Amino acid sequence: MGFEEATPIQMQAIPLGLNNKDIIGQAQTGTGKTAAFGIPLVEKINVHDSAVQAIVIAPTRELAIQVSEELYKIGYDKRTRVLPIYGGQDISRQIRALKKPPHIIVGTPGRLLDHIRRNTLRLDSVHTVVLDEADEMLNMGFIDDIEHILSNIPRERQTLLFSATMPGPIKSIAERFMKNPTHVRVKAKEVTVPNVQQYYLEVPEKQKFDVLTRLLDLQSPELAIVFGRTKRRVDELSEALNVRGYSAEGIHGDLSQAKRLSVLNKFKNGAIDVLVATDVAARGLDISGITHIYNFDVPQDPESYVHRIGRTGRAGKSGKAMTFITARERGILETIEHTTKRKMDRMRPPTLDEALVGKQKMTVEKICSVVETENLDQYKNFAAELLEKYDSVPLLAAAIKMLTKEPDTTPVKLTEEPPLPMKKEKSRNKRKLDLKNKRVGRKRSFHSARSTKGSASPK
Ligand SMILES: Nc1ncnc2c1ncn2[C@@H]1O[C@H](COP(=O)(O)OP(=O)(O)OP(=O)(O)O)[C@@H](O)[C@H]1O
Ligand SMILES: [Mg+2]
Repeated sequence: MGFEEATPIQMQAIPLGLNNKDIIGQAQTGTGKTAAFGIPLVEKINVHDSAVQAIVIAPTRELAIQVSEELYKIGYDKRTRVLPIYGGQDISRQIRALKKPPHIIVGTPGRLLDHIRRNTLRLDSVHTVVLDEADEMLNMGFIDDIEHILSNIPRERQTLLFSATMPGPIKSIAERFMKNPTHVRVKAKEVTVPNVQQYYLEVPEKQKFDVLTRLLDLQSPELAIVFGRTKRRVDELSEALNVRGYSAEGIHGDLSQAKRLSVLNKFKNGAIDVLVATDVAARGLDISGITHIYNFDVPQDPESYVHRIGRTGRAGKSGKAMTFITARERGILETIEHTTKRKMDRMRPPTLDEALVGKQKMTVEKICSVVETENLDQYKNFAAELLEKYDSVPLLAAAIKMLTKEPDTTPVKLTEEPPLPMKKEKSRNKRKLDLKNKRVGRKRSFHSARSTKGSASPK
């Protein structure tokens, strides 16, 4: 796979994994947690036994697919059979595939349960269970499903939990399902990776979109993700970006699975530059070339922040994350900074002129690369003629002007999102939330209603 040395989490977790220890593995985003559980997992598979021996559970369909691809690569030489099983895919096809049991299944909770109930998935030979994005999997939305799945897996098993974040209350829930787990924690001062530069911009709700497009013009990301709070927000934002001439598409849980996958593939291939997403794309996705993350709406909780910005700055690369907050959301910024133990730098929203300069720089870069790399012989006669008539500076300025796509200010329509509830609103919601927390023992620093989260649910 081209890896030269193990990452710190791999160095610590692989030997424990091979020793059949239960592990809670916590390390920053993009530091190779998949192989940290994947390598010992594959090592323990007996390829001569045609039975499902390991289950990996992931919170979203796209992540299940990605993890299964990575495990397939790790187990390739050993001929390990790996099958992803997720909602939105034809179930009869999955049932047929399960007739010849794969060694490892990577699935989303709902669809796994579906197969368990239909008796199309036998788990009695399973010796290893992994919860990728474990804190998300043991959160309110998934806990019942996970408990149900685990109750169908032999008790004599190894349980591995991995995530970049592991809030204390969730860790306590996790320990209920494990035997003497070792908490492997890579010693990092900060929860987020140091190679992601983090900024916040204070922007009134009504100006957010203009600020976003100016930033896109100024920073000209290779690939960028814009995170919005709700599905409607994502739809409106991607439409508005297209109106202004950006190649953007949205991804969220209400789209068909075929559409979700095609949007993600277009983004990976660079056919679109901007992916607009709910938190469905916040966790685990490993796409190279993502240089910029824009939190158009401030994340609902600090964990979501950590994972969203972790889509850039992976495997040692660098990245930038910009988080928009309205004046009323300042408290949320502090909560995030408190959790990540890192201050974000304040960034002043760029002006229209600065956006124009950004666009001009892009043109200049293109001209330079053409001068350096292309054969211009057929163009030189005209160039010489023009230079007899005009000075070189106005001539080049005209060419730059014509090649520069000036910032577009076409008005767009976005439905306003109310600021995230804090303080007063919080106490109003508190009782409801407390009841939920009691059930799962989860304390949140501020309210997060799953229904508005854009839903990371695979269902
Ligand atoms: N030892 C290694 N050397 C170099 N690259 C590696 C190594 N291990 C993993 N990688 C690569 O690093 C990238 C990030 O890995 P991975 O997706 O497993 O991160 P992660 O820790 O699970 O992140 P997240 O918390 O976002 O899920 C992948 O492209 C992976 O192939
Ligand atoms: Mg991961």
